[in-house]
Amino acid sequence: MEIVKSRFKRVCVFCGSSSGKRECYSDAATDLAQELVTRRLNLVYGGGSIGLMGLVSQAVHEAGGHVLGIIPRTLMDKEITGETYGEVIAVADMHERKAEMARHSDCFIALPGGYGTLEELLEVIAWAQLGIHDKPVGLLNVDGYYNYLLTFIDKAVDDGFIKPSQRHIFVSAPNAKELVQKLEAYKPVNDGVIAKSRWEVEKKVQQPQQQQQVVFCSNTSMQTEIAL
Ligand SMILES: CC(C)=CCNc1ncnc2c1ncn2[C@@H]1O[C@H](COP(=O)(O)O)[C@@H](O)[C@H]1O
Repeated sequence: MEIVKSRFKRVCVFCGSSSGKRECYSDAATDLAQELVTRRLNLVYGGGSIGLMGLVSQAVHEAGGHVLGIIPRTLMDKEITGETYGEVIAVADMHERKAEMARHSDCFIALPGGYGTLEELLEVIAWAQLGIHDKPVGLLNVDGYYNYLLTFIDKAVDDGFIKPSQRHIFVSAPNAKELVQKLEAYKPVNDGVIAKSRWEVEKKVQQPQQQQQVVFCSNTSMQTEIAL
């Protein structure tokens, strides 16, 4: 197998907990896994073995790549999400999952998916816009799946809700090879954003107090973490 050197070590993949109705989506998940393995990139994902999440993680794991699944305890039940391949980190809730997925990754890729994928994708884009991180974000636009989203983003730029300079805060491509090449070449857009170091200083100041304020309680169906 040909090995391609990469500037990244760990790639976070957001994708559907369903496989979609067309074969092109499963094929794209398998191609992306192959691309990650070729570049010796570790996979970080949301855990479990359902939908495209299962396909990518299984393919990376079976090809000898490292897989880290980060999953809220409530979703760990195998009947909900199935087995996770590779290493697993159990977290309290969806917020902690996203923060941990971001912390363990050097860049982000979104495959096709539904609300969960869109939310995760838009959050890392919004965080980049605010300067919370400067890690590249890529959209795998399989067979035009995200064309409407890209058109919508252009509309938001035209109507003055997204700065033109921020339009290219993320990259997109129709296949995994092209997308990873774009991510490798990506240079962060530094357009008047708040310096990353300022977010980090603020977090360090806040953390000791917040940890004391977190209590755990449970209601009938789930564990809830409440920050007072
Ligand atoms: C009870 C139920 C609906 C379970 C679905 N099971 C799930 N298991 C693991 N991660 C998930 C699940 N649903 C959403 N996610 C998160 O949201 C994304 C997928 O959501 P979606 O299928 O695109 O919207 C994933 O990247 C994952 O991090």
